Formats: sequence, C-alpha cells, structure tokens
Amino acid sequence: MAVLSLFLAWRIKHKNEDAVWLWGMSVVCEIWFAFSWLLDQLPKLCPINRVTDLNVLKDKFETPTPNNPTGKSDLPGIDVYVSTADPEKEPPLVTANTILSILAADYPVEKLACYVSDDGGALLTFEAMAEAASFANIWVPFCRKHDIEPRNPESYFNLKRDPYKNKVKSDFVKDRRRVKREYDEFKVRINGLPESIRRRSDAYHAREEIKAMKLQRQNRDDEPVESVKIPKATWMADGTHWPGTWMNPSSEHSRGDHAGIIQVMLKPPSDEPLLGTAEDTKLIDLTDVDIRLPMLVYVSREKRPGYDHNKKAGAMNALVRASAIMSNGPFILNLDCDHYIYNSQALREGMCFMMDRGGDRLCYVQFPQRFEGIDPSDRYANHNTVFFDVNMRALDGVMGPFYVGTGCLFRRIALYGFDPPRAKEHHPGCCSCCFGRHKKHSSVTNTPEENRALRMGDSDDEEMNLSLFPKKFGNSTFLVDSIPVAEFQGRPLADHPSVKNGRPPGALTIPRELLDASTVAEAISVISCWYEDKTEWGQRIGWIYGSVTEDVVTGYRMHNRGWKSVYCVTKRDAFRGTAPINLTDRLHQVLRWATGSVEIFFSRNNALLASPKMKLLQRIAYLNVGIYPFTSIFLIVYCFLPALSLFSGQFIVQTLNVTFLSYLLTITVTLSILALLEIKWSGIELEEWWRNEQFWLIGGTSAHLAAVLQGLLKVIAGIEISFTLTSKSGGDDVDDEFADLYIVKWTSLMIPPITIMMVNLIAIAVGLSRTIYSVIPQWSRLVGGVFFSFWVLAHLYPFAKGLMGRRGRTPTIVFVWSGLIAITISLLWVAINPPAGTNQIGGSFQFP
Ligand SMILES: O=c1ccn([C@@H]2O[C@H](COP(=O)(O)OP(=O)(O)O[C@H]3O[C@H](CO)[C@@H](O)[C@H](O)[C@H]3O)[C@@H](O)[C@H]2O)c(=O)[nH]1
Ligand SMILES: [Mn+2]
Repeated sequence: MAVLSLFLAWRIKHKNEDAVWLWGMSVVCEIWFAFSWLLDQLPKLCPINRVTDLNVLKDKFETPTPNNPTGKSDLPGIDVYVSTADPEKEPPLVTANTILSILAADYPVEKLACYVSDDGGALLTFEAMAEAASFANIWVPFCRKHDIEPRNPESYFNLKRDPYKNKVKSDFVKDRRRVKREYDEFKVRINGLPESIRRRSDAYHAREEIKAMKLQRQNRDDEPVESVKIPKATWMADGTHWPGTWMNPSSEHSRGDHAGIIQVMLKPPSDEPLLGTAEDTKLIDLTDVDIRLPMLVYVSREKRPGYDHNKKAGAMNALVRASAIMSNGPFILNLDCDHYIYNSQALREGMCFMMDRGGDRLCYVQFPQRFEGIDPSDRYANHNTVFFDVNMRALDGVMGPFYVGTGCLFRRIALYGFDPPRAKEHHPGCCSCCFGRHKKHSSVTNTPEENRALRMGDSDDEEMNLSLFPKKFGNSTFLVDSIPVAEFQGRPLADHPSVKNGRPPGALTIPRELLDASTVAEAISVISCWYEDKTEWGQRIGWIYGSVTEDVVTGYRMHNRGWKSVYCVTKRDAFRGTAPINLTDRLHQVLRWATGSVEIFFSRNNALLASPKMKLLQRIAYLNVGIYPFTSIFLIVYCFLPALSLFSGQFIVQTLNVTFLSYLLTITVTLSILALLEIKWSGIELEEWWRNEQFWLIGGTSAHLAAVLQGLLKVIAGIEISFTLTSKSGGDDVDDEFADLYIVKWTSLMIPPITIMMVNLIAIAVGLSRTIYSVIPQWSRLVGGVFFSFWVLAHLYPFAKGLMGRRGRTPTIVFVWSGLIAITISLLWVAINPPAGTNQIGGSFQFP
C-alpha cells in the first residue's frame, strides 16, 4: 500500500509533457486499479481456518441418555430445496441424481425433507422425479448397507477407482451388480420419458378429437362435419390433463404460464426405524437396514402472465412458504439442480456450526462450490479457486462468506428477516478480527437454556408484533402459525402460541396424518402468484428480489442485520456441481453475475448504505462485489495503451528513469510475494492463480463491460434483465467428455477482446517495422510498448484458443469484424499521427 501510494504520487507529479493524453489516461486507470486492488485486499486481513468434529455432534445429539435411552437422534430438521427451471438445459437425469443423493444423505430420515422446485412446470421433470422416488427404494438402502460414497448413482457408477476397495460385506459384489442393472434401466426410462409423454399425449389427443367429432355428429345429424379443434395438451399416464406446461417451458406451445402444482412423492416416514428383510426387494437382502425414505415433494409455483416471477428468488420463496406448512424444518439447505451431495456427512458438518456455542447467531453455513467435468487445464477458470479458497475463506474471519446460491445451509428464522439473538449486546463498529487466532475449533457445547423472544425490524426497539405478521408474511394462517416467535438454537420453543391451536409449530417431523389434503391445499395456496402481493416477501423476507444475483443480496441483507455466516470447507467435498466449459456459455454466466452486481450497486443494497451492524471490512467486501464490473472501463483503456504507445512512439512516462523502474520493480515483487502467500495459505496451485488472472482480464474486457451497459440501461430506461440459464451437460458422452470446450458460438461479447488482440498485434508489427526501417534504430524505445503488449496478449491467450475451436474453425465473421475494426483504428492513427513524424524522434523515450 505504501509503495503504491508513493508511486501514484510520483506519477501524478511527473507529467509526460510529450504525451499528456497518454499520461492522463494511464494515471486515471492506475488510480482506479489501486482502489479496486485495495477493495479486494482489505477483506483478507483476518483470515481464519475452521475444523469440525462430527464425533462431538454425535455425542451430544445421538448418544443414549437417561432421558433418551435409545439414543434416538435429537438433531433438528432440515428442508432441502432443489431448483430446476428447464428440462432442456437442465436434464432431468441430472436433477434426479441430485435428488437421489439427498434422499440417501446420512441424516436422520424423519428430520429430512426434500423439495424440488420446477419453475418450468414440466411434466417431464415431474415424471422424472416420480421415477427417482421409486428408484430410491433400492438405491437408498443400498447406500446405507454398504456405506456408498458418493450417493449420486451416476457419479458412483462412473468412478474410476476400484469399487471393491474397503468393502467388507460379502454380498457387496452381487448387490452392486444388481443395483447397477436397476440403475441402467432407470436411466433408460428417464431418457425415454420425452418420447413416451409425446406419444401418450398424441394418442390421447387423437382420442379426444374423435370423441368430440362423434359428439358433434350426433348433435347435428344433417349438417356436414367440420374439423374439430382441441388445443393440444400434455397428458399424464393416468389419462388426466397435466396442469403444467406443454412438454417444456421454452417450447412454442407455452409461455411458461401454468397452475400451481404440489405433489407429495414420498410421504413423511415413520418416526421409528423400519428394518428391512431379505424379501423386501427381490434384488438385495436388506435385513437390518433401515429402509425408510425422507419426504419428497414436487412443487411448481403458479405462473401467470402479468406477474413478475422474480426468477430463482421467487421460486425459493414459494418453497419457503410451502415447506413451512408441510414440514417446517428449522434449517434449510439450498442446492441447484446440478449440485449433488458428494459427502453424505455434509449436513452434519453444517450442523456442527449451527449447534455450536454461539451458533445461534449464524444465519447460514456456506460450503465452497466444487465442480466436475471441467477440462483438465481449466481454461476459463471454472473452478474459481481463487474466489472460493482465498476470498471466501478470508472473509470467514470478518462476518462470514457471501451466500453464493448453492450449497448453503440456512437458519429459517434468519430468512424470515428476524434479527440475530442478543443483537443489542453486540458492539458494532469494533472489528473483532484478530491475527493470533488461527484455528477455531468447532465443538458442540451446551449453552444455558434461555427463552428468547425473536426480534424483527429496522428500529432497535421494535419488538415482535404478532398482529403485523399477516401483513408481512401474507394471509395464510397456517404459515403465520408455523413461524416461531421464540426459539432455542434454531428450534421453536414448545410454548409457541399456536401449539394451543393444535398444530405443533416447527415440528421437527410432521406426523403422517397431518400431511392430509387440506395441508397440501393450503401449501398450494401459498405458491399462487398473487400470494406475495402487498407482503414483504422478496423485500425483507426470504430471498431478496431485484438482482439476477439474488444470492449475494440475500446474504447481504442478513449480514446487514448483524447475523454472521460461516464457511465450511470439508476434507471431502460436501457438494459437487457442473459449470459451463464453453467459452460463450462461460462469458454469459460471468455476464449475469456482473449484471447482478451492477443491479446491486444501483439499488438500496449498495454496501455504501449498509447499516452500522455491518463491519467495515465486510462492507468493503460487499462494496467490491458491487463495483468490480466498473473496472472493465479502465481495463479496456489500459489494454489499448501499449498499442497506442507503439503507434505513437510515446510512453506513459516521459523517460524510463530509475525511479519509475524501481517503483515498477518493487510493486511487481511485492505483488508476487503476496500472490505466493495466498497460494501457500490457501493450497491452490500457481496455475490456478494464473488462470484466474487471465480470466479476470478476459471477463473484464468483455462481459463486465456489457454488464455495466446493461445495468445502466436498467437504471435509465427500466429495461429488465433476464436470467439466462447455464446448460448442464448430461455427462453421458463418455468418448468426448470435453466436446463443449471446442464449440465456437458467436457472441458480441467477444468483440472487445478480439479488438484488443488485433490492435496490439498490429501495433507490435508497426512498432517493429518502424524501428527496423528507421535510420537510427532505437530499440530501447520499442521495448516498453512491446513488453506490455505481450503482457496483454498473454492474458488473452485462453480466449484466443477458445476462438480457434478444435480444428481452428472460427466463424469468418469474427475475423472480418475484428479485422475491419483493427484496420480502421490503425488507419485513423496513422492519419492523425504519421509514424515517420520527426517531432517524436528525440530523446523523449530513452533509457537514461
Ligand atoms: O427463473 C429461474 C431461473 C433459475 N432457476 C434456478 O437457479 C439455479 C441457478 O441457475 P444456473 O443457470 O445454474 O446459474 P449459475 O450461474 O450456474 O448459478 C450461480 O449463480 C446464480 C445467480 O446468478 C445462483 O442463483 C446460483 O445458485 C449459483 O449457483 C438453477 O438451479 C435454476 O434451475 C430457477 O429456479 N428459476
Ligand atoms: Mn449452475
């Protein structure tokens, strides 16, 4: 920081009189870079590491005591939410596998409930989920019997390592073979679903048409028969109409509007273990294996024209309400449809923090996102390790990591907009980060039982006011009654007023008889599209609306109330998902994230407006999230500078003197040391770090600029921003796993980086030829420009590779456009500033 400020001061004082424009542009950019570097560095000042101890959790909650002689688990309930939106981009097989990994998770079955949100309302997804529910009957007990990992069948059966290692049970070989065969059949059924739904629907449709025609003939015997038009529909196997969309939401037959649908696919299990027998399935012997399955519910919220559905945030809020009525787990795990549970103990790991001493002040436990199916060289920095293993982990030492949309375990009352307990006792302002405390052991400890009223609202004195609940949460009394008004360690206390009404609030398990038709009907009413009208859903309650990165805002709101979050890095990855490895898809993903950031920047959720409960460093971290896309403007200018300097024969400084060079050297050396430190601390590799640098420039010059423009359009012209889903590959093609990497799809996002590359290449050529053909070649003048040009090009190398495709098949349009632009710029330059101009050949750019 010291060297940087001295350097900037020197730069400002020492104008390049020969090229003031070049000097001015570069100094402005450098000041911005220094500022954005600070925003990125400061939140890393108090890094910590955390470790969990699952045995302590077991000791405390699952060991027999005099009060609990059987040692029946006393862990709190968890509702798991899985979001999917389009069966074409998100293959139902992928979602089905995720569901199976959740149903098989190592957590007390009666405490676990799984909700699938299908924003497409597609029959295809619905039937795939039903198939998964049925396959779970063999898959889940098999996993329990043989301790299978991971519990996602597709990944498990594709494991490269020896499946028989460490397996002791004698019938493992036989069981595995049988389950594998079942899984293959399951896959065939899932993959055959689109065809069978189409055929079935066509058949029903034809039948209906004939019926209608007959009817018409009977009624009007003498009139000629006209053809009967019946709107096409999707038919379910039992011969009833599917109330959702036709085949899939993006098809021409539907605009995605549909009724609200809830289907309980697996009923809540019995409270006591249900041990299997040898005959339970004719396939494998399940003697002494618990064969119960967690509850599974399919939910598709209602969609109607004229309503803003608020993308994923809207879908999640519908689930929050429906699940409050159906199982009301005090904790909520959120997963994208492609993120499955890779470590069956993951839920317990998260619970370690939630149930720890002081854990009641945690709003969520975020797990790092880990990815599969990425090309070995990770060309576009998809693993994002610098973010997940440096920034997020470091932030854990302040108020906690951001919420990143998936792999996050929430406390339900934090989502409801309540304040953390003991909010008043906490002293804001003081940053309690400390440098000595490097290891925090998380063990589960007793806290004195206390009975706390929960607080809500911006003013500190606003006590809980029950009469305001319907206004905030909407009109469902079921829902309002399910809200705990007092809690202990995330669990509602038994003295909740609604107990008197006969419904156990926040019941850890719902008794079977409670999940009756009226409960489901109530749950359907809270997923209707008008339910949120004039309530605080999306404003202060639940997932927050108004940004395509709903995740960041939602977490921000909680930190803003004084909640803390925790980052849970497990030895064995907790969850794993997929990421787009195609350049275009990746750029669009980065574009969405950056646009979301710009939306946040121009909203009331800008970190500059944060509450005093937000710690300074945390605020800086959030400010950084909102501001980073704007760096693109300066980055693009800076990438053209070396070229401009080559064309003009000028440089950003008047002379390459000792002071300038030693500043440059010191800054480079300190930055390298810093990078080394981060690499050492986080355990990432140098290559990953370098990929991150490269993609920072690629994204910075393309997607981030577009995001700034889009964001400005939204602010100025009110143009809404859509959510472009990233396609998830089915992972089915074994021969060419990374085919996606080589597909070249044109997008206008590519124009700026291509232009930068071309201009820099031409500039090197121009500079080189001018030096060669000049009377007295001044090689030293060339060096600076060429060096920095190469530096820019080195960063853009993965991008260039991406344009080449596999066999160098790049759309000609790419070359035509970029060639044209590059030539125009060069010509323009030559016209303004002829290269042979004598006025510049002086000592202006020489080594001293
Ligand atoms: O209208 C919508 C749009 C999206 N989704 C779901 O949102 C998830 C994320 O979409 P994806 O295209 O996979 O986005 P990614 O860029 O991979 O996701 C990251 O970034 C998003 C914010 O931009 C977060 O919502 C995600 O959780 C986070 O993983 C998927 O499960 C979708 O099914 C919906 O349910 N409804
Ligand atoms: Mn995703």
